[in-house]
Amino acid sequence: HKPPGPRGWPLLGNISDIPKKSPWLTYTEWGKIYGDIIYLESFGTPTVILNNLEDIHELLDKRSAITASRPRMVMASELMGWGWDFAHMPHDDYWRRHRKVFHQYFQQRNMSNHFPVIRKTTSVLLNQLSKSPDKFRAHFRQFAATVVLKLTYDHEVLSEDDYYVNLADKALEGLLQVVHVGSSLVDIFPVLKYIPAWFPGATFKRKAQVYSQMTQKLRDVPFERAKKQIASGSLGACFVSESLGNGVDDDIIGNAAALAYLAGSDTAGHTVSIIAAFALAMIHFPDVQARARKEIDDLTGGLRLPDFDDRPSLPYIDAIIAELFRWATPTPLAIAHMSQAPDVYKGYYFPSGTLFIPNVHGVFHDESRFSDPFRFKPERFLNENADFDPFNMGGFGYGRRICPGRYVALNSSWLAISRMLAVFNISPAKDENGKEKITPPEFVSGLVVHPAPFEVDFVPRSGKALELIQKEDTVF
Ligand code: HEM
Repeated sequence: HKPPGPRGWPLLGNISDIPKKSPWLTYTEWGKIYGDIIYLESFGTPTVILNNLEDIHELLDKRSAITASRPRMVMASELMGWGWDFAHMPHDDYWRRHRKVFHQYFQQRNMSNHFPVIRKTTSVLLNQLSKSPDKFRAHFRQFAATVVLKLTYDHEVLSEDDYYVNLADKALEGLLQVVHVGSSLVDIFPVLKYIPAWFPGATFKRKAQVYSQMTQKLRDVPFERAKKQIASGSLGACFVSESLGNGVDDDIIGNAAALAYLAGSDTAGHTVSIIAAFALAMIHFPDVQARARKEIDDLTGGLRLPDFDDRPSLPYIDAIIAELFRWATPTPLAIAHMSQAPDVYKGYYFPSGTLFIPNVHGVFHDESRFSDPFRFKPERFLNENADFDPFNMGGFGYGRRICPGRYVALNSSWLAISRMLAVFNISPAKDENGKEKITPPEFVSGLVVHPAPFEVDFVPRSGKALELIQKEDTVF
């Protein structure tokens, strides 16, 4: 039989019960009524919300061989040109070939090769923050974009107004409108995709045509340019140059590169969200900031910047990063998984094609696991036995689909965060009367959850700090 859940409507199922805004909060509330495993139906698709970590581990990690697929998205993948995006491909051999070539370059074992890019990009970030702290969010965006674009295509983002960065944001604008499965009629009735664009009422097709040109450009322009640069001998070491010519189809390399590119963008990328949440946490929890800075100063004497080798000596910084993922989860529902075979679990029957939605936000705010869950408390990750590692709990998703960009994300966030702490006092911005401008932390959701707009000031801590900001690496 099916798990319990809210009663739905014929055909529509429960689609009208699912709020567009912060649905994870509703899922947590439903958990109190229906239990940890909740059944819904959206347009005939059996959908299961998982509120409990043990069930998520069992179904999405241990049984990943049958739960690692994705739902068909007619509007996005088939009409708007996102078919190359392997994050949304079904679990099959074509997806596997993308994932393999991506993983080879971005895996943990290769990270030290990528450190110079992360160091140089962090150096640019510190400089920009010292000059125009009010534009911190733009600087964070440039930071995240540069790390991935440099690693992927050897493309350096020189200003906020970068062609590649803008292109990604424009193409994603379209995706944002259709990302909720079922927000387009054609996802419910796939045959509608064969309606010609001129047909009355077929505005979705005209919209799709406009956006699909952008989506295709996003996929092709940087890749074709990198290939030309290889031919002229001017492309430095990067994912594209290292992956081409090793027997993998060019197309697959181009697709995988474009997905890395997307992951570095503001709209679809999570790194910006984590670093922005860091700045937000620092102004709201000054004790945490002081403790973190002391840990760094005790190690460096304030005479140098922390570096990757220092990481094992700075456990509190790692605890801050873990707490950021928990407190400000950029992906509160990860990405939904779909099953490819029928299964039985705890007496429930899940037909093939069941959509599984893990409530990561719910798990991270479960009071029985995390005391005072809405408070930012990195200490919770220092006590052995106390809590779990958020990265094993779903901060980066599950099973065969777990985020293959997580090492880049974690290492780049780590360096940026520890170096910002080393050289800046991070404080609330002040108004003209010197009064602090500070509002309660708030988050907004799009493709990714971000902190809502807020203001913050970055002030170099000392003359020595300013020297460190100015002197660091200037070349990649
Ligand atoms: C804070 C940063 C990041 C977070 C929180 C994050 C989170 C996630 C999550 C939750 C998923 C879905 C996993 C699942 O389906 O169970 C995912 C997939 C993915 N991520 Fe990330 N990610 C981050 C950064 C990055 C970066 C920097 C890259 C690229 C360099 C990247 C590349 C990917 C790719 C390619 C997939 C699709 C994997 C697949 O479907 O096989 N991510 N990420």
